[in-house]
Amino acid sequence: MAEKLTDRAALEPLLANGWHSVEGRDAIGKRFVFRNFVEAFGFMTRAALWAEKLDHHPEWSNVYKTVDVVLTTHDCDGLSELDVKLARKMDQLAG
Ligand SMILES: C[C@H](O)[C@H](O)[C@H]1CNC2=NC(N)=NC(=O)C2=N1
Repeated sequence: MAEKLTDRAALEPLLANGWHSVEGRDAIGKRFVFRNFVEAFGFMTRAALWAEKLDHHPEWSNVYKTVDVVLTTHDCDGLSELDVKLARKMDQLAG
């Protein structure tokens, strides 16, 4: 069971790199914009495999070349270390 993130400073590098706090929720979000649909879907495919590996899954949607991601941990009803991990991984995958 994931525990709520106590070290909020861990969010700072993410917030400086395009992630934002989601209003009204203990969650972070980011909009990823790619060159085309194939790149957007390729990102989602690679991120989905990491989500399975981490057993931690994003809330996300895709319209053409845009992927909107929200990360939070349902098990602890807020942000956990897993959200930080998945956010970092997504930034890596998006290049
Ligand atoms: C049983 C399983 O480990 C849990 O339901 C996992 C799966 N993926 C998850 N993903 C997210 N975002 N939050 C969770 O609390 C969560 N829990």
